[in-house]
Amino acid sequence: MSTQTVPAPRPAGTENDAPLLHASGVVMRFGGLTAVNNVDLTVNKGEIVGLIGPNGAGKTTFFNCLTGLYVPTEGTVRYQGTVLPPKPHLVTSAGIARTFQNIRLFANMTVLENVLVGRHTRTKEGLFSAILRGPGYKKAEAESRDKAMELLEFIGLDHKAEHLARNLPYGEQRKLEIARAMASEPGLLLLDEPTAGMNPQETRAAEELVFAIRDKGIAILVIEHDMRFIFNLCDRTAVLVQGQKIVEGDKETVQNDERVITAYLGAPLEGATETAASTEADQ
Ligand SMILES: Nc1ncnc2c1ncn2[C@@H]1O[C@H](COP(=O)(O)OP(=O)(O)OP(=O)(O)O)[C@@H](O)[C@H]1O
Repeated sequence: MSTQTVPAPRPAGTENDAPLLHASGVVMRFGGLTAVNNVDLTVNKGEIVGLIGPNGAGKTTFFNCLTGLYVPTEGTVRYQGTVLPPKPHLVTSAGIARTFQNIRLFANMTVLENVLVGRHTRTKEGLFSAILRGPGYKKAEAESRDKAMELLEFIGLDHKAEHLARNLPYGEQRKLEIARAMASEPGLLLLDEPTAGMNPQETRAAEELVFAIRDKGIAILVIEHDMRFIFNLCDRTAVLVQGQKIVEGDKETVQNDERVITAYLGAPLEGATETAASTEADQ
């Protein structure tokens, strides 16, 4: 992986002290089900923030609200102080990129082509120019290829640039998804279970990759079930349970919070603790 330092990708608004991401009062209802219930969350420049919670807690739904896939029933999402329109391509242009829980690569395209697809929000050449393949288009295309190759080098896949995405091992497909998201030059990257299905070695490598991305000036919001990954990486972690944020803080705050322990272990039945204690005393 290249350790070269690249300036933060989105200098616009750097004088602004507003958080990079500021979600406030986000509610998402599906009929009678409130999947996300009045959630506030901020991510500041340079931060890695974790979002955890049991299955069905609303984590992916919240990501979908942040990235314009869903229009929240209530609430606002601001990026660098500006309210984001709930349209995925506009959110990407504004500076937020994401990966998905289930890999969404173009299986029959090459590794390089997959990254090039991710650059489309950053290329200015229009359809007319593309059809004519004029000098402007050729220059933009060459620049895009160079940037895409830099990204592949960064994630360690440059030697496989011409391989078909579907032929990559699983862990490398996940890395390629991250490279494709980074191709849009985001200021904030949202990762939805980046280590799902990875072996422990791949998971540790993914941790290094996330730190390296942060060191490039990209803030990260990550959903994960692997607690070791979360607590190794995150400056702050928010916990969602049944759509509500119940706790947010550093590793110790989250790990020691009774509500988090209960949410993960399951609430004891009423009187169960007492019964267990008296059973032990009886023995
Ligand atoms: N499009 C939808 N229509 C109806 N209900 C939905 C929709 N998307 C999600 N839900 C429901 O919203 C709730 C939250 O789901 P979500 O996938 O956001 O949880 P999650 O925390 O990401 O879970 P997991 O960790 O298992 O991925 C669930 O009850 C789910 O069934």
